[in-house]
Amino acid sequence: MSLEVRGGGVRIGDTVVLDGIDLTVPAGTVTGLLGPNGSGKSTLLRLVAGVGGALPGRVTTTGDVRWHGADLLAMRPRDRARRVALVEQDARTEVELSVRDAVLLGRIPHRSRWAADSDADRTAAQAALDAVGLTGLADRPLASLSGGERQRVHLARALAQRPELLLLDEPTNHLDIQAQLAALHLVRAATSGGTTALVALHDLNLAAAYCDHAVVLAGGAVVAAGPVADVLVPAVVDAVYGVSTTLLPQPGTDRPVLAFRAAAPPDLPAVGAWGG
Ligand SMILES: Nc1ncnc2c1ncn2[C@@H]1O[C@H](COP(=O)(O)OP(=O)(O)OP(=O)(O)O)[C@@H](O)[C@H]1O
Repeated sequence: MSLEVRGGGVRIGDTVVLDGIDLTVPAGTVTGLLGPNGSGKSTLLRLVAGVGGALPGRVTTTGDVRWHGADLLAMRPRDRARRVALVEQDARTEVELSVRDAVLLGRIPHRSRWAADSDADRTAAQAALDAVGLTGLADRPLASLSGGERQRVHLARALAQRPELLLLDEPTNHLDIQAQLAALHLVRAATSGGTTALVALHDLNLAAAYCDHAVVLAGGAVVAAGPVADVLVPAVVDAVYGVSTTLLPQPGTDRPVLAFRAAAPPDLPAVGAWGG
């Protein structure tokens, strides 16, 4: 029981963005999707969500994406949306919506066509608004929210969808530190309720603190995968990010903190070269 990607590939025009992606995300885990800028994290999330072909440009996708053995990419979009929620980086909507209506959008896959919101939909939306701490802003226009507040709305919409598989692209973007921890705590809580989460993250310390497993991409390929304690080690992090990493113990938890230094600091300019 898991998400399985076999031979996943995306080519945009002449550029190979993802190639030969094989990965397994065990059911009920929070799995971090890590890797430097441009390594293919967002593209992989879109491929898994079945919207890989909707990128701008001439896109070719290949590979097999299975959720509990069922072919996700062959599913009708509505059936897929009952199982899978994707929150993209800096997700925007052009439509004038209140915060509550934006969260209620997450219920659409569960409703019969043209049906109005049910009590169950409104209850799920309210629970999601409460969970992300946005109840006080429920009637505000979405467009009037700050970046961090909007980010919480998108997370609430995905939670209201009650997906089996939650795909999040940088869900802590724009969030202050307390809100970052709260957002990942919510993702963990969702997995306790049976959801599986694949979460693209730049902050390796958040990954170390909240993920069970990690998959590391570099140059559009998987370069490491497994339990987070095996993946977030200096040998892997240093090679992938070109830094020098030290693992430090953190009181009260068996999860370490990662400290980074530039691997090769640039030479200081010669005396006098600063114009003195
Ligand atoms: N429409 C496109 N046309 C051409 N190249 C693209 C297109 N979309 C993405 N790419 C390229 O694909 C590569 C992977 O992009 P992607 O957004 O998946 O990376 P990422 O790991 O999510 O990056 P970041 O951490 O910076 O968000 C990048 O080099 C990007 O420039």
